[in-house]
Amino acid sequence: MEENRNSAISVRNVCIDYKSLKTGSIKENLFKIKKVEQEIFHAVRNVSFEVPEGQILGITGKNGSGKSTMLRAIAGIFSADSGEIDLHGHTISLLSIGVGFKNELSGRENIILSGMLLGFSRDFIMEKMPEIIEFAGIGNFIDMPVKTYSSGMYSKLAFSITAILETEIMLIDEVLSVGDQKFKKKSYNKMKELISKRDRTVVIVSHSMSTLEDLCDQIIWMHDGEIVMYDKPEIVLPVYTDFMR
Ligand SMILES: Nc1ncnc2c1ncn2[C@@H]1O[C@H](COP(=O)(O)OP(=O)(O)OP(=O)(O)O)[C@@H](O)[C@H]1O
Repeated sequence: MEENRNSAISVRNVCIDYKSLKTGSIKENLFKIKKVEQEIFHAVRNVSFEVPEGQILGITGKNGSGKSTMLRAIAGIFSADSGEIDLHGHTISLLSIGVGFKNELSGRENIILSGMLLGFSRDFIMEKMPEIIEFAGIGNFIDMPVKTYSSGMYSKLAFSITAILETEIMLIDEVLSVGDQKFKKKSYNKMKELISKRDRTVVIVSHSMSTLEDLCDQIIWMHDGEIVMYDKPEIVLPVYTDFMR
């Protein structure tokens, strides 16, 4: 039973704000007429959920509803302004476009760097290197700086690193929706294979109803930083689809 499984991720009453300085008009700035005010945007508001080990959780919601912010907080890139996030000692990796690669370094060098940032030894990464390169399937580009990559190639490499250097928790931000059809299918199948082993906890942020329906055990629908619904895909997705129509 799901209730008896250990928790992989506990999110309790989490709030995350973005703080920026309110800019006045050029005249106001020039003559310092107005005091600089801080603008606060509440991106995640009092969010709580629990992901048991081996569960696949999907997060969906319209643009700007706080999904990526939540994911980055789970990954430890942002800290919550209030509330708690507990990973119960599990290793975690975040797969997201534009996060994690050093543009000047080659694909091969980025594999080593990413692997080490994930906490794997150099020997282990070198052992897995051929498998990662083979899965990414980007040919000679593997020895070119990643700044020369297309976004599809970039995500192929990112996906391959995370899929082959397995961490206990894998966070995926919309990556399955990029890349060409062939890679999309390959990464989708790899995800399914990883999921079927049931030893990995996955959180997927996606706008694709078919991905969410096919892969996930539970769905969170976020809206304006809050959870609107949190239930099985067959309960949440029809209501969400209706809402978005
Ligand atoms: N660095 C930032 N500074 C200020 N506001 C931000 C910043 N990053 C995001 N936001 C705002 O926070 C809100 C949540 O953003 P977030 O990226 O988490 O949404 P999302 O649900 O992932 O959106 P999408 O579906 O478009 O990826 C948005 O309104 C966004 O404008």
